[in-house]
Order: sequence, then structure tokens, then C-alpha cells
Amino acid sequence: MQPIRLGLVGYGKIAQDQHVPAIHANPAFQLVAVATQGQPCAGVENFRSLGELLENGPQVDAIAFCTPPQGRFALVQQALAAGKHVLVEKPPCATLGEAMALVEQVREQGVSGLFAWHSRYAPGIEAARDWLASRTLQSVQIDWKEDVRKWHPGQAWIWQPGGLGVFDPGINALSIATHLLALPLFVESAELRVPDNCQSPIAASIKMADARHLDIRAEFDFDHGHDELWSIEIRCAEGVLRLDNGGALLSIDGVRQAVSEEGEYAAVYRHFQQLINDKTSDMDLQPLRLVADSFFVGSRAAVEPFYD
Ligand SMILES: NC(=O)C1=CN([C@@H]2O[C@H](COP(=O)(O)OP(=O)(O)OC[C@H]3O[C@@H](n4cnc5c(N)ncnc54)[C@H](O)[C@@H]3O)[C@@H](O)[C@H]2O)C=CC1
Ligand SMILES: O=C1O[C@@H]([C@H](O)CO)[C@H](O)[C@H]1O
Repeated sequence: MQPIRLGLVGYGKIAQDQHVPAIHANPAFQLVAVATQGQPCAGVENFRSLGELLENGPQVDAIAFCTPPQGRFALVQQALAAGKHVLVEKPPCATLGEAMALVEQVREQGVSGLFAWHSRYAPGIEAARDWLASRTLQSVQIDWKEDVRKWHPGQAWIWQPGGLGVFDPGINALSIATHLLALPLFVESAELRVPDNCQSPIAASIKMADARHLDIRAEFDFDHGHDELWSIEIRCAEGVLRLDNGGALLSIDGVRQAVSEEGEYAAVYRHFQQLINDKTSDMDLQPLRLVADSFFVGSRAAVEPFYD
């Protein structure tokens, strides 16, 4: 069977760290061209824009988007207009309206679209979801803290409108929570702590609930120490479930559980391949909706300026 010919837009940190290695490791895909404004990608044809790639480049069947969320909507629309399947990094767009429009446009074009909530593919997530399915949930505590200087060095876009600030990693925790919890979640209150010289928050405290008033709290921090804290603890009548290391580790009442051996991005691309084969899409809006709601109802507290 012919591999899916893949183009990639935005050869930056995550493309280099995760996407290109995952693509090369999956024989169902062949990376044939990159469009980027930074350093070129070795071994493939490089272009300065998606338009140039589509016009002058090799034939592609699908395109992966690893650009910042600002401006990504127009880029994905360009690919859809050319009839390409699309894999879109998180957050899918800079606004909820743009993401909703992409869902419709993918359906109208009859191609496959994936909003790649990569944390949902962490090794412990499905085992956690299976365990929780028959339990009585009492409370959820989310702590998602990392160093922006480590994971987004020199990336000014993350502090600009549409860059989401600490919600850029925080949305990963929300993507896990919305995948694990059966009912829709609502933001009851939030405090967004915004540095004087930034347009987006460096830290946030969020209180959420579901229709059964499950108490869900989240603490996000982008100015955390070198050792990340990416954990979700779910207290149930039957015991305590805990995900650590972004969902790579799962424990129940303190006992480590067996988890998948597959990495997040290998699973993301395997899922994308399956969607294309099945002529369907997976474009969940809920994590972005919770971020939008946090910005709607969140109080703002000014904090000291941030310098990279
Ligand atoms: N940095 C990380 O650890 C992770 C980032 N992500 C997500 O991936 C996305 C990108 O993040 P990073 O790779 O860290 O950012 P980055 O700033 O390192 O890379 C963005 C790349 O896009 C290119 N670019 C920007 N506009 C373009 C355009 N119009 N046409 C072609 N190329 C363009 C830039 O030249 C740059 O190479 C974000 O949505 C982020 O949330 C996801 C997982 C982890
Ligand atoms: O999506 C993201 O993941 C973190 C970090 O790469 C952990 O995977 C990063 O801050 C954020 O963009």
C-alpha cells in the first residue's frame, strides 16, 4: 500500500522533537515537504510558505500543522481548499470560532481532520479511563506546572493574544480531564495571573464542575522549577487514581499500574492514519472551550513582568 505523502508546516520545536521522529517511525507515512519560516528540515524539499509548497512542491495527501496557533486557521483552510487531510497541533486555533469553522470545513471537504490533543495519547490514559468508568468520583485535583524557558525558549508568540500563555500546556491537562470524565465540564471561576509585560497569563487557578457538581480544581504554572509537575489526582469512593508525568505514569491507591508502551506522538500518527483509512475525523472542541470559558469568567491579577 502506498504511504500517505505528508507535508508539514512549521518546523519548530515540537516538529523537530516529536512530529518528524514519529512520522519517520511510521511506514504508513512519508514526509515529502516542509513549509517553514525558520531552519529547514533535512532530507525533504523545503518551502517558505504553504502556498509555495502546494503550488510548486511534490504531491501531498495530508498536511501536519505545527505553527503557533495565531494564523493557523488560514493555513489549515488553505490545505482544506486543496483537498488535503489535516493534522492540527493543539490548540487547534487562536479562537473557538475558528476551530468550530474548521470542523465544518473538514466535513464539507470530505477529508479527514485530527485535532491532535497529544496528552490524550499518553501511556496511562486509556487504563485510567477504563478504571474510572465504574467508580464513584468525588473530586479532581489537577496540577500542571512547567518552565516556559525549557519548553518554549524564546517563543514570543506564546505571550501574545491567541498564544494562551500557561494555558498552552494547561490545555493538555484539560484535554485529559475531558477525555476521562464522562460529563461535560463547566468553569465556575478562574484567576488568571498576567505579567505586566505580557498579554496572556503565566499562572492560573481554575474551579470547574460537571452536572453532578463534581469538584474539579486546576493549578497551572508556567514559571515552575526545572522538574515539571504534570499530575491529575482523582479521588473516588473506591480509591484514589493518580496520573503523573503528563499521563505516562498511572497509580491506584499508590500502586503503579501497567500502561501502554506506545509514545504519545506514535499514537497520534497511528490514529491519524486510521482516520484517513476510515474516511472519518476526530476534532474535539471541548478543551479549547474550557480555555475560552476560563478567559471569559477569569479575574485578572497583575504580576511582575516576565523575561525569558
Ligand atoms: N514546545 C513544546 O514543547 C510543544 C508545543 N506544542 C504545540 O506546537 C505548536 C508549535 O509550538 P513550538 O513548536 O514549540 O513553536 P516554535 O515557535 O518552536 O515553532 C513554530 C514554527 O512555525 C514556523 N512558522 C510560523 N508561522 C509560519 C507560517 N505562516 N508558515 C510556515 N511556518 C511558520 C516558525 O518558523 C517555527 O519554526 C504550538 O501550538 C504548541 O502549543 C505541542 C506540544 C509540545
Ligand atoms: O503541548 C505542550 O506540551 C508541553 C510540554 O512539551 C510537555 O509535553 C508544552 O509546554 C506545551 O506546548
